[in-house]
Amino acid sequence: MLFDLDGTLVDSAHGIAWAVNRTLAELGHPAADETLVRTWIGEGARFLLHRALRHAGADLPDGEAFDRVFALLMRHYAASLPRQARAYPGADAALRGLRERGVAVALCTNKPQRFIDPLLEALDWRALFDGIVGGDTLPECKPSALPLLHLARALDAPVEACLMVGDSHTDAAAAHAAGMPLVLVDYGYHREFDLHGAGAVAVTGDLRMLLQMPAPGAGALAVPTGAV
Ligand SMILES: O=C(O)COP(=O)(O)O
Ligand SMILES: [Mg+2]
Repeated sequence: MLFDLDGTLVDSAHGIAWAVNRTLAELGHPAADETLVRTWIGEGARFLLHRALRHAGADLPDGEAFDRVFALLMRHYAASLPRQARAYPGADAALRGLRERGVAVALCTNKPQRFIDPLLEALDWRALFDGIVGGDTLPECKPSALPLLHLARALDAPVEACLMVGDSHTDAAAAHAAGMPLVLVDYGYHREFDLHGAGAVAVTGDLRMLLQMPAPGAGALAVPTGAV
């Protein structure tokens, strides 16, 4: 089972907004509201910076100038990780319960690779994942199918027997591109996204719903009726 991270397992927006606003302040721009920053999360850190600078009305730097500002954001992002370590209710129980049932669990996030381990350590989740792909681990990130296909292969599981669990249109697009069934949470970071029209086999407010699925091998992908 593949999990998105931000907006699905962790409510990291508070910490990410803090990092964005430290960056904007250092560049002499006013802060962006956290509710707005939430809508910029899910498409990778470069996208986040683009949106933040555009919102601030800044000239969009390119090339090396962009890389310098990006490095600044990454510095504040690293410092924000303790603030990002807020598991959603049910996430910890779902992950541990799936593992107890022998379900392979992997992380498929657009978060920069270098921040994933420290965040997992802070949540005591490092040992729970059989595979991890971040936004800059492979040549393409979600909404490309590549990270999902890569993880399915790493878990030695047929794509159609896996499940992508996410919160955003990025997760939905990647799952559809990969031909992988999709479950969406209804509490994450959405932007103009029709949750119920996104082709998910289930939309849920509590990841513990996933524990009601049959054990692997007992008919790959039965989602309990009434979950949608
Ligand atoms: O965009 C990001 O940095 C992370 O987002 P994700 O965990 O929702 O993929
Ligand atoms: Mg997400």
